[in-house]
Amino acid sequence: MPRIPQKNRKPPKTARYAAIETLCRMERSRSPVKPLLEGIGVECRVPAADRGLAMTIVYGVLRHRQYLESLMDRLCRHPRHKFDPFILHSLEVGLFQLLRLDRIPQSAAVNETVQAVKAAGLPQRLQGFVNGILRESIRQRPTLPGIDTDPQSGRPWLNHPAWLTNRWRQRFGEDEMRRICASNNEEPTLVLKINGTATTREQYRMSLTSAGIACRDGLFAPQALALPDCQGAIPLLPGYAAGHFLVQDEATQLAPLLLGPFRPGGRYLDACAGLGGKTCHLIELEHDLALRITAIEPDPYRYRKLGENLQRLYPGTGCTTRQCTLQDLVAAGDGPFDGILVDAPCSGTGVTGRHPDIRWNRTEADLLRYQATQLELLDQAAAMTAAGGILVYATCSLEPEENEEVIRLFLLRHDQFRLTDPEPLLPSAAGRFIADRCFAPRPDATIDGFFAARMVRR
Ligand SMILES: C[S@@+](CC[C@H](N)C(=O)[O-])C[C@H]1O[C@@H](n2cnc3c(N)ncnc32)[C@H](O)[C@@H]1O
Repeated sequence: MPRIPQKNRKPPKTARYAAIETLCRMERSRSPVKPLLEGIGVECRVPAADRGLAMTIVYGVLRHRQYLESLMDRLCRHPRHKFDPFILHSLEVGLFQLLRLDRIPQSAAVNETVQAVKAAGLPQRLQGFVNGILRESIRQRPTLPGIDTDPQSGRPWLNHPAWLTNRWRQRFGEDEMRRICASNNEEPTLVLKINGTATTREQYRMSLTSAGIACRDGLFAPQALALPDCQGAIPLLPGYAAGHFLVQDEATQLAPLLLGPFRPGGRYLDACAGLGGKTCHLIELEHDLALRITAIEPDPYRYRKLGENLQRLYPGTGCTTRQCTLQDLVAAGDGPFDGILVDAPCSGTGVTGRHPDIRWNRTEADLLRYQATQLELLDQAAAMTAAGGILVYATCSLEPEENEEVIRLFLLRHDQFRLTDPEPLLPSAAGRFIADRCFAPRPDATIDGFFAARMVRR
């Protein structure tokens, strides 16, 4: 619950309050920040423009956390771990604005942050403390370390937890680990998948150009457009309401291709449909091949968003959606399917650039917990795969426990399946991401980290 200090007092409708409260709730619940911020935005009736600023601040803090902590250690006499969480996150929010968001005047950054502390009902002494530290950072700014370099190592800040950087260092080496962290700490490029039933990539590119929005064709996926400078709200892009595009990284756009070659009239299942990114790809094929598509998703929030996306992009489609688990579908006796995509729940360590909350919300112990769920989902999907059918397993993780190891364990207990080379099904530019017959790009400025394996049932 948000802090509501005095009776009948409503929390303020400000971006800073929403940002600080989001960081507090994330720390308590280890939940993704996007729905948390949406919820706080509604609770506190924060205007839409301020929600955008709150998100910029929250993501910025999460991408620069170790740098901001080092500043706190320098500027405060008290140990950081003893701070009230609201004060700790107020300082992160204040310092991030002062040192990174040039468009916000210093006085506004300080005053608005202190106002949020006041509105949270914290005593005047703590309001004065936050005010003092932020003003001190302004005074000391010329001598403070820059945001880009850790003075101890003389290299860029990693801004990732040690358990993650240690395992990446061991697997990929120091330089590659640092490259991944640096890439994750940059603002990611917005990538769209163009809806081929509503427009073409060329037509949509022209609409963007006419609206003065720079874009370039994707490098790997045939329907991808990248908008490198776009920071604005997605619904304000041309053709949003008419369903001309879906936001989707290039790696995820390629995953459904692995279900090919598609059998005309065949039955296909998106077994973990989420918001429907990959279901959309199958629906586009449906127009030519009369596929029969089922998409399932148990989570109520995601299931609602799946429905909204399908309605916006493909109104009147014949796709069957069900709010249920894969286990429910198996128990109901549905199947067999000619192709099943298991885009499994995972740690998400390949997309912690796009979703910086992930790096702080996960622990190493989570990896084996995810592995158990992933194997269980694959076991269920195996039972529903038709003879000669395709089973595609995908995650947005970089960790072998959730990727290669899951495939190895699955194939050990299902000898009727074999792993096949994805290369013939992918555009040639994506061939460089194939290793050991799996599609596994590591994150950089052009693509998110991802893993996909294609198996065929004999
Ligand atoms: C990685 S996300 C899928 C993303 C989605 N394919 C997309 O492109 O937007 C994994 C999804 O699996 C769902 N899930 C979790 N347990 C499940 C189960 N037992 N059966 C089916 N789906 C499940 C989660 O709710 C989550 O939405």
